[in-house]
Order: sequence, then structure tokens, then C-alpha cells
Amino acid sequence: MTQFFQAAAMTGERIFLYDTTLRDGAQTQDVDFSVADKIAIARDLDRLGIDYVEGGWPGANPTDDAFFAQAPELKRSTFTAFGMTRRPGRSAANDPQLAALIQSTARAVCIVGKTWDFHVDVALAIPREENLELIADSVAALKAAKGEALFDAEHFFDGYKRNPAYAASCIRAAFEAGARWIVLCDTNGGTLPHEVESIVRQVVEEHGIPGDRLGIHCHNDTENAVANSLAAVRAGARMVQGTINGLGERCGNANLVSLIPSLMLKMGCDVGIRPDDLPLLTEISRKFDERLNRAPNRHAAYVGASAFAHKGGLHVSAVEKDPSSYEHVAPEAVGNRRQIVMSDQAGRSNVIARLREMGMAVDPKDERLNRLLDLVKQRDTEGYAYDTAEASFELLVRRELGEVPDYFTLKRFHVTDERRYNAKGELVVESEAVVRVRIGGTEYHEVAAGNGPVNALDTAMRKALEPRYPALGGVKLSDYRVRILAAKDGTGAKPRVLIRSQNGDGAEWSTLGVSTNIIEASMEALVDSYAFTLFKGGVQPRG
Ligand SMILES: CC(=O)SCCNC(=O)CCNC(=O)[C@H](O)C(C)(C)COP(=O)(O)OP(=O)(O)OC[C@H]1O[C@@H](n2cnc3c(N)ncnc32)[C@H](O)[C@@H]1OP(=O)(O)O
Ligand SMILES: CC(=O)C(=O)O
Repeated sequence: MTQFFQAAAMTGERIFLYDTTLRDGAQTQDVDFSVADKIAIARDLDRLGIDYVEGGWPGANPTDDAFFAQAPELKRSTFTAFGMTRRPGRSAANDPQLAALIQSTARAVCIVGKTWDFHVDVALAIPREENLELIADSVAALKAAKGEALFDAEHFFDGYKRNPAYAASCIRAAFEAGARWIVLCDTNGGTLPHEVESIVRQVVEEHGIPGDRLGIHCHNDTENAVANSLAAVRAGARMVQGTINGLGERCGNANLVSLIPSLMLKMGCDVGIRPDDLPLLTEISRKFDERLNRAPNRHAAYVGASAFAHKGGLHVSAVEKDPSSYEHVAPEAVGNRRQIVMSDQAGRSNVIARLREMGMAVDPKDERLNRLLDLVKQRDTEGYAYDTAEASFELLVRRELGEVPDYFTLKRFHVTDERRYNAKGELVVESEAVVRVRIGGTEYHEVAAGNGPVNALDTAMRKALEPRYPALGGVKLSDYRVRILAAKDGTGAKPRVLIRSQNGDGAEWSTLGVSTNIIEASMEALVDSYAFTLFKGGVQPRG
């Protein structure tokens, strides 16, 4: 019987979600959103059903000004602007920064204000009473102008630990001025879950701010931003702020991509996202990383490619009987998928599962399974990591079972590289490859130049193969990665080359090669890629 966690406590409790990817996420080092990025990300958050999308800070920089000027129309999310309380010495009506917030296209405005006495004394250098006026005036002005004002209580937990009465008086000022949400911020990210839970409980029970007016905004400096947010919800907070993939200042913010399924699937909360839309999470998380030009984290909770990848033989054996034996939720619930990994950690169950994925039904008692398992383990010790090269794995298996026709044989190859200055004094780097390939009964000898050795080899191979196998024409290399297997061997180390190929229909597959010679390893991966294309295309070998 399946043992997936059944949501128990808090069933049906409405928790509001507030995304600050476009504001706090934009404060991540190395992240620089364009207006087009912001529009696309806001649309994805709206599609998912996030309650509030904080677009940025109107008046702070040209990108945010341009974005607010052409803000996307959101169907489900409240488009929100961010800013700060009025400056000391100015009235709310005469503060240009508040004016920009009021004039913005946002439907709600969230302002940050000080709640730690130390910051009031040092950063603002004003009397503590005056800070309370800054908060109250600003919230009241925004509420009057926009209808909905939110207050981010900066450094609330640090402030509360040092001076609870003052921190509480700051949030009380915002509450009484009409803030819809008072958001308790762990700005420096140093608070631990038991402290968050206890302080939020005190705010509700001792300081009279109801949970349905309280939000939480956590930073990840102790890797507890998600845990802290869940602790705040347990203590009564009913709004959670966070970002896609945990982007944000320094170590980031609470990661909404892990928070959302934990709230929905484990704590039974209603976060305003339809269960049918929860599978969008994996797509949105990965698309977001692609947009930032960084590889999605394979090990990310819920949505990483490895989040439901089973490698250990004992795990796979049990997963084959019931996936809940080694999975805390069903991968499909969040748009992810199960993966069975082949390696030296595998058992017969891994092989059977992978063969099934390849469309091959085998009798679990088939003796050939042991032979295949020994072969995979032997190759793994030589450096062939098949867990990321599914096409080379399929060829290995099918060759072993005698199913792959003899399309061609690479008899020999030769590459020369040249680095020289031409007559104009320009640096020229060129490669030339010579290949000898047997196809049927005939040997072909081809020569090609390239801008590097792999390009020259690929071109020479295609000159020999494509006239006989036109199906290879639409295939191109889409990624090429090299990894040294034992760094201690320095330049004598064995590299593993992983090649990703793509055909005209957008289908992709990975092949690998391993050798102390990087060119030989590349050639092995290329040859597998050609053979896989022909085999999967059902091409008949040329006589
Ligand atoms: C915790 C957070 O993440 S809050 C969000 C932080 N995000 C950002 O800072 C990114 C966007 N910020 C900016 O583009 C700029 O800082 C601006 C446009 C907002 C302000 O720029 P500047 O006018 O040049 O001021 P600067 O950034 O140097 O300093 C901020 C000023 O605001 C004051 N200030 C800080 N917080 C508050 C507050 N809550 N209420 C009123 N004033 C404040 C500071 O004391 C400082 O005043 P000072 O210049 O008299 O010392
Ligand atoms: C407001 C905010 O981003 C913080 O206090 O961390």
C-alpha cells in the first residue's frame, strides 16, 4: 500500500503567497533582469497563481521604471510595488519616493521600515518616536491612495530579541495605520526556526496582531529560510514571502519552489494554487534558471532532475515494488519524474527498470541480466558514468544483446592542429582531420578542416557517413562537456566527454566517451551519437 505522506494538520487553512523575485531576487549578486525578463517571470508567477507579485521599486532605477510603465496585465496576482517609508524631515505628501509608489501602475504597495532600535539610532539617526511616525504616516498615505498597503518590518526578529517593546510598537504603528499585512522580516537571516516560531506566537498572543494580518520574509543565511517560514506559519502567520529558486540578497530568500509543495502537500494549506497547477513548478523553476543562463540545480528539492532519481540497488528494488518506499511525494504532483540511474551502485532491479524505460520487457530471471549488470559495473570503474548518458547506455545494452546493426566501423583517424600568424600578422588556429571509415564492404577516406579538432573530426566523419546515411544530416551537437576523472593525475588524467546532440525535431540525447586522450574520448562520444541516430531512426545498414 502506498505510503505517501498524507496532509494532516491545518487542512484548508488559507496561506497567501507573495513573490519578491523581481525585487529581492534582483538584489542577488550576478543577477540583472531586463524588462523582458521581468515581464516573462511575472506572467509565469501569475499562471501559477501566486497572490502577490512584487515587481520592483519604481523610481529606484530605469529598468524598474520601464517595467512599471509597461507592466503586464496579471489575471490572478496582485501586482505590487516596493519602496520605503518617507524620509525624515518630509511629510508623506511631499516625499518623492512615496509619490512614485502612488503614481505607479501597481495595485498594492509594500514599504519597508525600521523596527530594530539599533537601526533607528545608527542608520536613520532619528529619535525612536519619529520612526513610529514615519511608519504610520507612510502606511496611511499609501492605504488612502492605493487601497492596499503592506509593511515589511525590517530586522524584526533581531530587533525583537534586543528590544521587544520597541519592535512591537513599530509593527503596531503599521497595523493601526491600516496595513493589510505586517510582514516580519528576518533581514540578516540569522534567526533559527524555534526562535521564529516562538516570536511569531508572541506577536499574535501578546501583542495582539492577528495571524491573518501577519506575513513572514526570511533570508537564507543559516540555510533555514524555508524552515523559518514554515515555523512562522505553524505559529499563525498567514502570508509567506519568497522567491523562485531562493534568489535574493546574499544567500537568498526562502525558496517558494520548495515552500509551496510543503505547504500544500504536507501541511494541507490552501495557498491559492490549484492542485492541477502545482506541476507547473518544475517547468517554471527550470525555465527560470535557463533565463538566468545557469544550469538548473539537479539536487533541488521537489523539482531537481535528481529529486526522484534512484541509484542504490536496494532503493530501486523497493521502488519497483512501490515508489513510496523511497519517495516522500509522487514526482508527478510537482511536475517532476522518476528516474532509475545505472552505475556501480546498481542491482538487477536497476537494469530491469531501465530496460523497461527503453521499451524492452525482460524476464527477471533472464541470465543475461547478470551479464549486463557486470558489464555496466566494469565500465563504471573505467569512468563510463551512464547515469547522464542514456543513449550510450542504450547502445551498450543493445549491442550486448546483438540488436545494433553494423552501420559503419571507424578504422582510423588522424588530427593535426596548427597555431600560426598569417601574412597580415593575425593569429590563425586551425585543425585538420583525416578519417578512414568502412561502410559495408567499402572503405572511405575523407579529409576536413575545422575551427578545432572536434569540429574537424565531426566534419570529416559526416563527409564519409552522410552520403550513405542522409538521416545524420539534421543532427547537431548542442552541448559538449569535459570532466577530468582523477584531478591528482594533472594533465595525464583521464577525461570523460559528454556530448549532447539534437535532431531537427528538437529531440535530444547524450552520449559519452572516456580515454586518456581527449580527442579519442570525443570521437567515441560522436560515434555513439551517429549510431544512436541511425538505430532510433530504424535506418537499415548499407551493404
Ligand atoms: C532589507 C531590504 O532588502 S530593503 C530593500 C533594499 N533594496 C535596495 O536598496 C535596492 C534599491 N535601492 C536604491 O536604488 C537606492 O538605495 C535608493 C534609490 C532607494 C536610495 O538611494 P539614495 O537616495 O542614493 O540613498 P542610499 O541608498 O545611499 O541610502 C538610503 C537612505 O535611505 C535611508 N533609509 C533607509 N531605510 C529607510 C527607511 N525604511 N525609511 C526612510 N529612510 C530610510 C537611509 O538612512 C539613507 O539615508 P541617508 O542618505 O540620509 O544616509
Ligand atoms: C524587506 C526585506 O527585504 C528584508 O527585510 O529582508
